[in-house]
Amino acid sequence: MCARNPGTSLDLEWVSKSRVNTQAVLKRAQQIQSFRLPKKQWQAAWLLRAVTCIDLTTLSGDDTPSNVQRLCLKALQPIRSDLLQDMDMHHAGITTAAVCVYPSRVSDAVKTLKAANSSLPVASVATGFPAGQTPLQTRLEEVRLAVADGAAEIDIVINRTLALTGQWQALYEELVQFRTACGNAHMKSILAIGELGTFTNVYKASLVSMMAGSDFIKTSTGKEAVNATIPVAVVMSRAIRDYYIRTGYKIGFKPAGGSARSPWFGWCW
Ligand SMILES: O=C[C@H](O)COP(=O)(O)O
Repeated sequence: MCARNPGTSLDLEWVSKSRVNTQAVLKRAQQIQSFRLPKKQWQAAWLLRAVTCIDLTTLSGDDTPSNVQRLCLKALQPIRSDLLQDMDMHHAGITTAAVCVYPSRVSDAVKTLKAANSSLPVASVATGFPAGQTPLQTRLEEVRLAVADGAAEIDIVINRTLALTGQWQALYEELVQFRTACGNAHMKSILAIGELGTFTNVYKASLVSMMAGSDFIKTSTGKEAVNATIPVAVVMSRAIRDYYIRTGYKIGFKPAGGSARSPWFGWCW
């Protein structure tokens, strides 16, 4: 288990001078899309691995304790037992990585997983998810309440107003406060890339989020018109690589974003 990212001071020069070459990103994304996928048992193995990286999620206004309970039980047994038997993987203990819910549903998930004697982490969105357009104090209190209810991961949303107006110092300071409020809970910073306008803003927001101490950077809330895309994944992965080269800390990448109407998968890598 690598050491948790403590964050760094804000390197405003690095952020300000960063520029993304769009054509190069699009070319790299096309190359990736042309890669041949593994077949047969190798494909099955990769798909099983992918399932173990999923944050199984429900984020709807009609979420109830019972559908959160069903989500948790599905997270504990995401693959049909006959399929696992056929792959001789029925003893592997395949579960998803976590479940992800709204703050008000965290206690339901924690209660269900405790009753199942499971240590599966509960992730909670917070900080005014999905828009983040609420006062800072209420966004911070939302983090604290979710952690107090047992969330082991907090998926915060960045303040896109600050990112779009180039207020990187103010964004960094907000994110540092969220990281402090998270305490031992891991912080995933949702960039909401569909609302950041340019690849350069995605790269800069990635850097600022990691400098503020994020454990993961994540593409989307699943509520924007544009969510995870391969070009954006290239940009964010390169930001993660550049941050690692500079600091030695490995940050997780979570491509996310699906229909708001049904439990969807948030991937973690
Ligand atoms: O941010 C919350 C969810 O992870 C959104 O992504 P999802 O729709 O892929 O679960």
